[in-house]
Amino acid sequence: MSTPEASLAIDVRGLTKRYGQHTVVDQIDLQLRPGRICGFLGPNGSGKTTTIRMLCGLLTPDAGEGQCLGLDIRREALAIKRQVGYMTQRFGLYEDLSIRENLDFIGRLFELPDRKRRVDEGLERLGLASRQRQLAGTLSGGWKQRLALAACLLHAPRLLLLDEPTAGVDPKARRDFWDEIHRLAAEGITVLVSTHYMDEAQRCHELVYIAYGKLLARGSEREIIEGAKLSVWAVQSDRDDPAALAPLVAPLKAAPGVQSVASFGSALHVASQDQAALKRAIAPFEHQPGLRWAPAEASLEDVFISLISQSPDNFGSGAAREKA
Ligand SMILES: Nc1ncnc2c1ncn2[C@@H]1O[C@H](COP(=O)(O)OP(=O)(O)OP(=O)(O)O)[C@@H](O)[C@H]1O
Repeated sequence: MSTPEASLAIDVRGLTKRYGQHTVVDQIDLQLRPGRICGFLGPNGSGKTTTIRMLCGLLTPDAGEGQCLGLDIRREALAIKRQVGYMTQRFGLYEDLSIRENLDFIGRLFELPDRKRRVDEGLERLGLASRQRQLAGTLSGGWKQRLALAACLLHAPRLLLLDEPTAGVDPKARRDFWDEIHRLAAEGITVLVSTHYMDEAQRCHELVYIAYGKLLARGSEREIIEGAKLSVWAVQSDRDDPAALAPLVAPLKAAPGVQSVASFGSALHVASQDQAALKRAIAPFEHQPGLRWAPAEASLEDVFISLISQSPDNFGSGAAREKA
């Protein structure tokens, strides 16, 4: 009888990668059920790309084990690559080939039977048919991204690993992209997608947040926010003048117990897990004329910023990072 674990699309434990002295991915556990969309978040250099590359067999872990699509990430890397669609951060297709020629080339690489039909379907699915003769190098960012997604779907993968697929793409193209990701998930395709955009994180079924190679939070948006137990106060200027808030930033950041101070539109959010410390931190400014203070709901961004502020930088001295 198959166990629930056997049906996981991703099931890895203790995944670790070192470069010289630095452990850039440190004991990451990741489990993901089929048809789920998991957002992979974390600051620059936190190890997202490295993790993704270990999952699809492009990098060998220094420690850790597990399976992707039921295949062993160490012994069956080639078989994993055949069933995974990996979209890299940089556009990796041929700029001097047309959209159709690029897809046809990918089809040859995978030795796909019925290549023409698959290319036609890919063009149709991503709305690329009308531009199929256009050279990839002349496409805008949003169209390049569509082509890259069509290319990584051509061999009908069961798992998509998407590394910042929407970086630099306009909001309309990003929305179309996410609609397509949800259609794919509804068809049973599993998606792990790294992003720096909070609105995209909110479109995922579940989230994983890493910093300096370590997994700091995992769960749905609600679970992560509730789990952080963060208290937040928001301050705004009566005259909607952001300059009035600027002098508060440094002293609030320096106040004991404060984990994050961040601008949200015209408001400044001050967050801490320690309610009493937070009250003490804002007390000197609470009755300052021209300022309005109110308790606020913690957002994902508040939580992520405060998580980083508590996380040691494994590339630094090991001391806690400067407060966000
Ligand atoms: N081949 C390599 N040799 C040495 N260090 C590397 C190598 N590849 C990655 N690193 C380092 O590993 C760390 C993690 O990099 P990685 O690209 O996985 O982070 P990331 O979370 O994907 O970052 P970003 O959000 O900027 O894309 C970084 O500090 C990076 O400099």
